[in-house]
Amino acid sequence: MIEVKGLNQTFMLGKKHNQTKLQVLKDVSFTVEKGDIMAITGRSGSGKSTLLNLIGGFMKPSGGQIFINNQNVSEFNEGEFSDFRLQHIGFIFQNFQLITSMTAYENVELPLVLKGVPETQRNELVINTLAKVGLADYQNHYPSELSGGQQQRVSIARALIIEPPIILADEPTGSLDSETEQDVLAFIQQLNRDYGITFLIITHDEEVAQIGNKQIHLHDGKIVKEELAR
Ligand SMILES: Nc1ncnc2c1ncn2[C@@H]1O[C@H](COP(=O)(O)OP(=O)(O)OP(=O)(O)O)[C@@H](O)[C@H]1O
Repeated sequence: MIEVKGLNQTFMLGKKHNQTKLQVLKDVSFTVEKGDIMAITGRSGSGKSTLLNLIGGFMKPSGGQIFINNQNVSEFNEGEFSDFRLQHIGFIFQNFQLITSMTAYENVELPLVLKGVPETQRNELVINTLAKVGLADYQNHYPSELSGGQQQRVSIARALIIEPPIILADEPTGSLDSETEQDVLAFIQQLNRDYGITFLIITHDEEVAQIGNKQIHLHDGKIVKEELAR
């Protein structure tokens, strides 16, 4: 489902006349099958977010290729990737990235608006998706009126609403207390089981990584360990 082949990422640092090159990913290759939960672990600065940003199409790789559903997405231009994301990829972030001036309902509705789904069809989808994450009674709450765990559920609903085959999650429980973390992890596993959604989860937390059936460990931009965790 996702095939990463010989991925390299280099950043140029400093001013034009005095630039240094920083290689953040070095020949990274791995495969994610449909229905996998893949945990990507590694210390701060090891290249985890860069890898997820490349797979999510937020930047172009310096070298190598990424195939999603047999399409070479590394060749997509920005517009093509935006369309592709709206069909195939949901995102969950550590700090939720909800729009503070929008209610839970409006945040979850947003991907449908971007996709051009008519208003008459949006209402039922939003209500059903909020119910799926256990927030049917919270649709009119603004993010500031919700707990961290509830905000993460809104962001999961926003990811789910397009029914994506893939969800990319960057430290999804990083801002949550341990009890809420367990709830969110159980929910991710449930979504994986019930809907076959493939997850790529970045974490520096070994406990979070344990929900993965696959794990890769990055060190200085290289895969140093690949494991089947269960
Ligand atoms: N746009 C950029 N320009 C220059 N350097 C960058 C850029 N993005 C990331 N880096 C550098 O790449 C390296 C890897 O960063 P990255 O965010 O991928 O690591 P990470 O493993 O996700 O770390 P953390 O766990 O702290 O989020 C770091 O040294 C960082 O400074």
